[in-house]
Amino acid sequence: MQTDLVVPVKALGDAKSRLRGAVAPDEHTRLVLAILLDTVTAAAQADGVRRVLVVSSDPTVASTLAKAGFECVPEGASPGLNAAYRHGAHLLREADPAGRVGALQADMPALRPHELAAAIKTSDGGRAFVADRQTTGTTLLLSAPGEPLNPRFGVGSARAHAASGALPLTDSWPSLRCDVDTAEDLRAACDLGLGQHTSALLGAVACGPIEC
Ligand SMILES: Nc1nc2c(ncn2[C@@H]2O[C@H](COP(=O)(O)OP(=O)(O)OP(=O)(O)O)[C@@H](O)[C@H]2O)c(=O)[nH]1
Ligand SMILES: C=C(OP(=O)(O)O)C(=O)O
Repeated sequence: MQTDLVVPVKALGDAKSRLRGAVAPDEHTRLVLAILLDTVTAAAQADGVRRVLVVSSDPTVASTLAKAGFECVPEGASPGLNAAYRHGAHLLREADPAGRVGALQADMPALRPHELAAAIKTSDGGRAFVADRQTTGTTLLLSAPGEPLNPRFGVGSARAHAASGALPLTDSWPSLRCDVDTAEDLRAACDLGLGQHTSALLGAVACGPIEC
């Protein structure tokens, strides 16, 4: 059973506001895009992943992804993060009604394909999720085949996903738990080893609190 993943990204002007200051202000957008590219590159390389569908209405996100060979569709009629996940899942299900869909956060620049593959394998086709390294958020949510994604991302989403019947996957998988919201998170991702886009960017620009 292959898994199709939805990856939502909001408008770049608003994106990763808590990460502002990690690099010079005029490099912030490039940092967000580099983190996204490292995340989707790793996700697409994971065994068990068939499609990676980004949902974003930002034209720069769309053109950057198209140049790199990734799929991106605009958001649907309803605003917000969970609506974007539902919209992507709906499109993936139209293509394969019995398929398995997953929700992956867009901000995991240290993601290792083998850790994502291991989580998918460990879930054994059941509704499941992986919490972030702080244990309160969610980096990956997997539906059961043909079942709704039912995303409950936002503050306290790990608890909400558990309450929705998703099995917490508890193996270590540090790169799969390392979403980057703050400069401290980016430091943790640096320690794990950044993907090539983020690594190249941080090597080339003036950093604030981050020195990799
Ligand atoms: N398509 C889409 N993606 C969203 C939306 N809201 C959030 N996201 C994405 O979902 C992920 C988590 O979102 P947030 O934690 O709310 O925002 P963030 O940009 O990561 O960081 P902050 O600005 O610091 O809150 C990020 O990849 C966002 O780009 C939305 O309304 N539409
Ligand atoms: C929206 C979430 O993530 P974050 O705010 O950490 O990006 C979440 O973990 O549900």
